[in-house]
Amino acid sequence: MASSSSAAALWTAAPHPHGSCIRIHAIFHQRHQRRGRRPVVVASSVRPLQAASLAVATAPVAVASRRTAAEEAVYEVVLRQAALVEEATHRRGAGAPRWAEEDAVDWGLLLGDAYHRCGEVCAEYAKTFYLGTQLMTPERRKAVWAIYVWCRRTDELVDGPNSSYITPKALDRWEKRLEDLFEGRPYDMYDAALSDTVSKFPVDIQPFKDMIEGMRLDLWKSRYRSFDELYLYCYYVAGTVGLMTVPVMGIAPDSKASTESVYNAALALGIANQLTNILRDVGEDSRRGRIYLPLDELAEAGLTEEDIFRGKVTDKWRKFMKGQILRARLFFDEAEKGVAHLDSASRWPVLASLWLYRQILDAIEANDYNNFTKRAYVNKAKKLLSLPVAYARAAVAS
Ligand SMILES: CC(C)=CCC/C(C)=C/CC/C(C)=C/CC/C(C)=C/[C@@H]1[C@@H](COP(=O)(O)OP(=O)(O)O)[C@]1(C)CC/C=C(\C)CC/C=C(\C)CCC=C(C)C
Ligand SMILES: [Mn+2]
Repeated sequence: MASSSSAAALWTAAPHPHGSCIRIHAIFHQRHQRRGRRPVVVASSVRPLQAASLAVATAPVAVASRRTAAEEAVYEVVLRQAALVEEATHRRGAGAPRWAEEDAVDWGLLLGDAYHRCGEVCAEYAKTFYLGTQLMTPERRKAVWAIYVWCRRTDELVDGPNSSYITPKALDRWEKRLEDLFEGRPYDMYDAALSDTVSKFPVDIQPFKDMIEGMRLDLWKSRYRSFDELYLYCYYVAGTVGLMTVPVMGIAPDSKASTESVYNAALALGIANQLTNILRDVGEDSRRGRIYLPLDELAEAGLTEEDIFRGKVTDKWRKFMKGQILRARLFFDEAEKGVAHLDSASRWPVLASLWLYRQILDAIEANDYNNFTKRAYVNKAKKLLSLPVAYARAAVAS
């Protein structure tokens, strides 16, 4: 949502080599209310609770039913990515190139520069992610940087300095470029790095296409009628990141968890992060005419769009926010269970980023739910403390 002034650099600094990114649904399971029932099983057939606010406000809701259309659509992608990873692991080896060596472009030294620049961009825009990649193997680290840069550039299309010029056609062109790079025909050096990454790791193109789809939504959609609609949006712009990065970060060889369950946890982390982003930015978004909150849940809480634009913290608002925060925390909890199944070097950065983001929810509470005019943030001391604590926890999990 926010844009960055140095973003233009992502578009201009790159020399052109040719000369010129279920249902976890967290099973959104009211475990605090359904004591004595089976623990959460990721990807079961139980329907996620679409309105966690209900969990706060009302009696237990029976949630066992079929997946919604949004959940089905997302679940398909999870299954597809999990299958790709399993196939790569069992048949070809996770490090084998996707297409025949002779078809691949020989980027030679350029590729080294391309990855290096991706690292610089990641370091500049996302210091914590960057720091987190330092323990990974060089191959994995470079690959996460390349994915990061592609995601950042995609977001900058609709949120950056040139966003007013972005049309659905421009996003179609960006998607064509994505297809090209997946087929070994990168357009610029950042694309070349990602092209190399997807040739080495079993990364499916669908989450990348879906992130572009999320950006398409941002071009015309500024209201979400239900959590189901919002869930799909969060999957598009953030859940996808989990599906893109786990094939690179790797699942622990001794993990007994199913590939699919680890992917569901990764998806949960993206959703949790985006729900947190949304709750933090309610005021900022409303000033841009946007409301990324489920309108039906707002109405159930006795709140209207006008209440959001007015931006007054009332008891109704506090109650509504408590429900939204609870839901985001459930997604974080779901994600946290998956961390232990990642390759050991990847656990620390993921846990650290999870804790840092989750603390934003604590900050919203500390601000007495005033997310209209106060920006919730995690102070530097807390940030710094999270890193060694996450490191110690991740080490214990190995
Ligand atoms: C098993 C398990 C738990 C695995 C973990 C899997 C994993 C690493 C998941 C990553 C989840 C994650 C970091 C999601 C990103 C969510 C996010 C911040 C999305 C942002 C979307 C739109 O935001 P908006 O415009 O509303 O807000 P801004 O004001 O613009 O911030 C994004 C901006 C989309 C673009 C996403 C990125 C640029 C971040 C991509 C990050 C990576 C590829 C690095 C992940 C690596 C590590 C080490 C955690
Ligand atoms: Mn953005």
